[in-house]
Amino acid sequence: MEVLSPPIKPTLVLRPRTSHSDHTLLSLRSLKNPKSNLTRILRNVEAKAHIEKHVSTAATVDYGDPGWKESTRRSSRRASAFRISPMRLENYFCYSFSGLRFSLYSFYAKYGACELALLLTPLSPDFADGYPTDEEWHGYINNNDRVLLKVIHYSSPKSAGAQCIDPACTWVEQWVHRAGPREKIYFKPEEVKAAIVTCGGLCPGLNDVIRQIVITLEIYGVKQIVGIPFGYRGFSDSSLTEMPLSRTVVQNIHLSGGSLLGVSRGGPTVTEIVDSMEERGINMLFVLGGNGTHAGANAIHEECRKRRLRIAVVGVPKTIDNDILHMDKTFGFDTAVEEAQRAIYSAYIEAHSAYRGIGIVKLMGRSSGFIAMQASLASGQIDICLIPEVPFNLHGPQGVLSHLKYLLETKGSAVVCVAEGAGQDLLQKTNATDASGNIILGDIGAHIQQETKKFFKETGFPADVKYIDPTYMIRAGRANASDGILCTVLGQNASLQQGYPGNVHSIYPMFWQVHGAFAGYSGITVGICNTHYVYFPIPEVITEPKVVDPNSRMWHRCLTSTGQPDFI
Ligand SMILES: Nc1ncnc2c1ncn2[C@@H]1O[C@H](COP(=O)(O)OP(=O)(O)O)[C@@H](O)[C@H]1O
Ligand SMILES: O=P(O)(O)OC[C@H]1O[C@](O)(COP(=O)(O)O)[C@@H](O)[C@@H]1O
Ligand SMILES: [Mg+2]
Repeated sequence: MEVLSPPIKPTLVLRPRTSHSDHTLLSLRSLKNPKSNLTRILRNVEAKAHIEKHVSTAATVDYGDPGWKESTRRSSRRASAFRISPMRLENYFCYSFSGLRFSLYSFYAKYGACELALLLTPLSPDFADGYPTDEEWHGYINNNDRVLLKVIHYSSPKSAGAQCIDPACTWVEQWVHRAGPREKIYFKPEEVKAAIVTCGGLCPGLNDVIRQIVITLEIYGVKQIVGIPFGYRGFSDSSLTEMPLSRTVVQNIHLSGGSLLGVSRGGPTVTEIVDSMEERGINMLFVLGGNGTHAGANAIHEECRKRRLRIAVVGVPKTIDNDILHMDKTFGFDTAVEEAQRAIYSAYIEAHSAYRGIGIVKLMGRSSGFIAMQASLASGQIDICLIPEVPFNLHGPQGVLSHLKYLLETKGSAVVCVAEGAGQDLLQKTNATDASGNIILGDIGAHIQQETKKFFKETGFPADVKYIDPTYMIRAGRANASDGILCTVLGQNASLQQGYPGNVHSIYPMFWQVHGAFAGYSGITVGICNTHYVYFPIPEVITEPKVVDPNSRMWHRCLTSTGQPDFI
């Protein structure tokens, strides 16, 4: 398989704001003191002063494109100092300034993912004595490593769960960037002020991710790390002060559920948040939250770009509902499924021990029934699983209640698992929303309980109905081992460095690499895709909630396990 094939659907591929090892656009050969000169260049570039446009070679080029090389060579006396980016460049400008030559390019601007970037990487021949390549260590991710987004080639649209773009189910390769440590870093760690914020509802594992981000940042050498209290609200509420974070502070926080920093819904506008970040001097923001939080994170990233701020905004998807697109799962989901087993088991014991007992368990899942489906499958004790994606009737010959009667007659007891977002069409609409604008759902579990009691009373067929709502108990717990690992890896990848701490330290003081990982990316989020860790551009994962496909094998497996009919 061709690993580096260009994506057919380019919007699905992350574009770094700057690039690193393969982009060499400045010869530092003539610099006596590269560090101070670089600082000066940066300052001047930012001020846009004295920049004389020297060459403008507009071309869309690929690595090794001879045309690009040729035009660059013609226009630059020091063309040999340049290597060509393997990425497509939208525009290429070469400037001369104060006798030094450096380059600016704006690429992928049309996708909104990048901005003008100053790329300064010493060429290896110039640093033959100490170029930071550790031949013995192959722990860096090559910037062009990709992971396949979809791995099944469906041969017919009728295959279970098929997602085809045309009747022939043409194979479309879609690639996403592999997450992990890059050889060169973008920020000088001592100039970083990193902030972490947790938004939305609670989710097992939040503390694990906070902890790992802090630890990884410290490994980089970052000294200023703060937590923003109570979600985005912490940026605007003057009574809330930021919390200094260090390894000592976070060492054991993963042993508790919840969030060390607190969470909230609603809060300030994006403008207010970015104003506050500027005031506080934050140049790296780690945002832990679900689809709403990520919409906010992307808006913050866009606002930073608009203001030309060198601020990296990196998301870590948090939702026990597991409703974020393209990811195998989000952290907290496994724990939720596992914790749900206890509630289902209790419901089963209650129902099974009662004369004509019915146990009803409500689980979380605003728009997606993943927790209910997986928990039902895992338990093997569920007779009826109801999810938002599959409509059902309660009443009538095909309805849930008739099936419950049948189950009591044949088995003597029954257990129902219902996702909170299921059957909302059966409830009275209020149009009420929470502070974030999410619709407040009716309690479908309580509704089914009442209707079941009424139904059996009216039919003169007594039934003992017990309703269990463990939702907040599940959400407030600490992460299980599997989620603990996921959180740790996501936290490391969000910080864009992992493993091998000595390496960063050995690179940084000697070479002060300015770009690359360590927030060369912004407006991204990290996730697990086909068992590999990857970076996604935020907009790609929040266009809609991920939902259970009623044609998928997993839902069919669930139906096989419960033995339930259609309720329509
Ligand atoms: N479209 C949006 N743009 C900007 N901020 C948003 C948007 N949607 C939600 N937010 C903010 O994100 C935070 C969390 O959103 P919420 O929907 O409550 O949780 P979650 O991120 O878990 O979905 C809230 O502070 C909310 O104000
Ligand atoms: O009571 P709250 O805080 O509004 O939380 C309820 C919601 O939290 C969730 O568990 C997760 O939602 P978020 O991902 O938006 O935080 C939903 O399933 C549920 O509807
Ligand atoms: Mg949400």
